[in-house]
Amino acid sequence: MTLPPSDDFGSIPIVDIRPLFDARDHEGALRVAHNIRKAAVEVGFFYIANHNVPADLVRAAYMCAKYFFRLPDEIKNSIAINGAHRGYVAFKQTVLEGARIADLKESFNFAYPFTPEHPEVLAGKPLVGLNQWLPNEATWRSILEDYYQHVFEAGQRVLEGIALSLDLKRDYFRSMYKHPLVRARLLHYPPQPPEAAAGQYGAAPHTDFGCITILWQDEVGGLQVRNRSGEWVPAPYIDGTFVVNIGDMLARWSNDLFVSTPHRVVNASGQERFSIPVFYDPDFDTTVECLPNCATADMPPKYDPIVAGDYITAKYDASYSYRQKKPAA
Ligand SMILES: O=C(O)CCC(=O)C(=O)O
Ligand SMILES: [Fe+2]
Repeated sequence: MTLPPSDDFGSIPIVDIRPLFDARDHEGALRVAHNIRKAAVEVGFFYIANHNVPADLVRAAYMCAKYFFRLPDEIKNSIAINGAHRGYVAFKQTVLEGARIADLKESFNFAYPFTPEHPEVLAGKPLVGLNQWLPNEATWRSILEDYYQHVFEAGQRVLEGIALSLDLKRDYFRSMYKHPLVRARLLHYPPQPPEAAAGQYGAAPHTDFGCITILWQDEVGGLQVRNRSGEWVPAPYIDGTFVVNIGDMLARWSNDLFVSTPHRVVNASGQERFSIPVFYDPDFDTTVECLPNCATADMPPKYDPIVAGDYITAKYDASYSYRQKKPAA
């Protein structure tokens, strides 16, 4: 039997981020930063505990997901995905780059609450626009908006940990999240039928596009993360936590110091599964170029500067049939 290289991972670490919520606990914050750095460099994935998003609110958002996906198709399709990628994406519309078969999932997408008069909206930037909510469902909407706001706050703390882990000022990323491309998604994976074709996934193997992703998942399980030996390591539900992972854009931003690790969802449980990823990306116009302290004499900056919104838009255009001219397979 060959053992994996000793630096390879067999599970996903848990980082208690509570010290990041106490401005006086500088020592604690540095400890968290150290743990985040280790996980971001070696695994690309970590759980966060003590994230300050109330358990009741998480539960309520889960119920909102269940409620929405049980509605008739006609109602879901009445708020079909718009050009700003907000609204309902039906089955068979998500074909991740490199996958042959569409993912077995449907989703509802919402994001930063822009108003029609916001300069970013008036400028017509891609992925920037108005959310679509079900009419006459004010409570459903307000729970999801509240969830978005709380996860946004948790994400700010995680970014503070990442900044400290790179010896940057704690608030280094804050000014880049004024009207951000932070996007939330309710996901519904029906049980994968036993006779499903090889290559049928809930979510085909992929890396996330952006900066970080903050994911809540239900207890059903099915998320798997690929280690460097090519083994699929389970990332099971752990009560009271979110799963955080590094996306392609942060890997690039960090000059590949941090890794964007492939992952997939295989829902072989026989039950339906729900999850809520929040793709935690900065303002459209953020310049993404090698972060301070990420280049060395041996490892000079590898990548040209890019605009965050352009980078993410290009990835979306490649992955969603509704954004392409040709119909989905
Ligand atoms: O549903 C999950 O657990 C993961 C979803 C995911 O990886 C994604 O939407 O990028
Ligand atoms: Fe993902």
